[in-house]
Amino acid sequence: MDKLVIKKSPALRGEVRISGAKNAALPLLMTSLLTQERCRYTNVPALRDINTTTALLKELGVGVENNGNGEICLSAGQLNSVTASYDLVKTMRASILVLGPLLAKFGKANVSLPGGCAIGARPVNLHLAGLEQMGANIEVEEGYIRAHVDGRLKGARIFMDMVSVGATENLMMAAALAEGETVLENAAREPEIVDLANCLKQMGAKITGAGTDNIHITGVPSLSGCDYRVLPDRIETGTFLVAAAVSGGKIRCTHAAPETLDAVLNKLQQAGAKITCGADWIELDMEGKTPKAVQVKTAPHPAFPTDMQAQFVTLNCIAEGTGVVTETIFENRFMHVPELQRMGAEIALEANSAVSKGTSRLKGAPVMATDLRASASLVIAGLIAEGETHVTRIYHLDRGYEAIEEKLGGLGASITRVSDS
Ligand SMILES: CC(=O)N[C@H]1[C@@H](OP(=O)(O)OP(=O)(O)OC[C@H]2O[C@@H](n3ccc(=O)[nH]c3=O)[C@H](O)[C@@H]2O)O[C@H](CO)[C@@H](O)[C@@H]1O
Ligand SMILES: C=C(OP(=O)(O)O)C(=O)O
Repeated sequence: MDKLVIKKSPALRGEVRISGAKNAALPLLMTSLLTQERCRYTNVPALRDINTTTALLKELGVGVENNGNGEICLSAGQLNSVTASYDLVKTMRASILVLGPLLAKFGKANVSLPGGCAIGARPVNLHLAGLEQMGANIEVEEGYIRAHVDGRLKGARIFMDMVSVGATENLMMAAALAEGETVLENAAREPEIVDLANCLKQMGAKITGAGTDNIHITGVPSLSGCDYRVLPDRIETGTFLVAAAVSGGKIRCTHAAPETLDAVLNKLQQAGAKITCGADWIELDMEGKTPKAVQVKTAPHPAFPTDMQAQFVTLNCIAEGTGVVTETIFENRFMHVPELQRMGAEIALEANSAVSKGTSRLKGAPVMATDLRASASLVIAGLIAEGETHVTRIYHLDRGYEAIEEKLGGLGASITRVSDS
């Protein structure tokens, strides 16, 4: 199994090219199931989750061409199965996003229940309830969601009592081919939802309101193919910016989307970073200073993203002052805290908050990655810790960060991937 060996590094400096967003690309690739025509996607990041998605689509019978350089073409003219098996679903929760498209296009779907994961239980009740309101018959048996519909799904007014990114995406895709109008109330407003809506619109879907909490979709009988470029990854961008901030460095993220990062940039400014943005780049300059501790509370977009929470816990560990990071989305998303404590961080967990005393002198240690963003927080800690940090179980990191060691290395970090086997 691979691990990352990270040594205390100089302040990060230079330019890093941001990849396409994992959380935009995953639902976008699923749109191929909604059409007979070929779909071409560009700026797709080279990630384990993308490979899992193409493997899943292949298993269903979708023609997959991975042309390299971020280009993937998919053709779902003929499927040979409507079953997403446990073996793939268990490695990537976003597999649940085949449910809406399969039901809408083929009238049936069997999708393994994703099960719990490190950051929380993550149920899919909102996905199922919404599809049932659209006329689907759904049973959960032997760990599988078995869904079918006679004829087309029917448009419905669907109120979601929690804001869910995945449920909004699944229902938006299903509604694109349903009969009549669907209204999604209390919908998620994340930039990845807007990206998905833009792609569906290019395919001929009729959608208004994406990016607000009230999305209207008028179903059409069929959709065409697409040629769509994936949105830049705001979480990858934020992760590099935090890494630069804790190191006291100066970096420029290129091919980025600054308008998707307001909450994160605001916290970095409060931490003392000088931030400058162009149309597709963001520059952070700490001017050699130690960051100031910040108070962070995660919430659905446009508030502070839960996927940046762990990275800010690391920032607060070494910052001046006491910082409180409160997690409101997932019930168990502080698995990085005990690992950071092993590196000498002074953090107290109080209910759903991590209170960091700041000015911790971190020391390198063997640490274990427990989920994707927890892994990122440990990598950042390793860059500033005295000595050497070994991060194991980095398959989590490979789900969501493209060539992270090369990109950080390009900014001056000392980070190497080594194989333990
Ligand atoms: C692939 C992808 O895009 N993943 C992102 C997506 O995950 P994902 O779409 O799974 O997250 P959701 O927005 O659905 O989850 C938000 C909250 O709603 C709860 N919930 C969700 C669905 C449901 O049917 N019932 C229910 O109770 C979840 O347990 C969680 O507490 O949004 C999360 C919240 O921004 C991000 O952390 C993930 O990186
Ligand atoms: C939690 C995340 O992803 P997923 O929903 O795919 O588990 C993430 O991207 O931080």
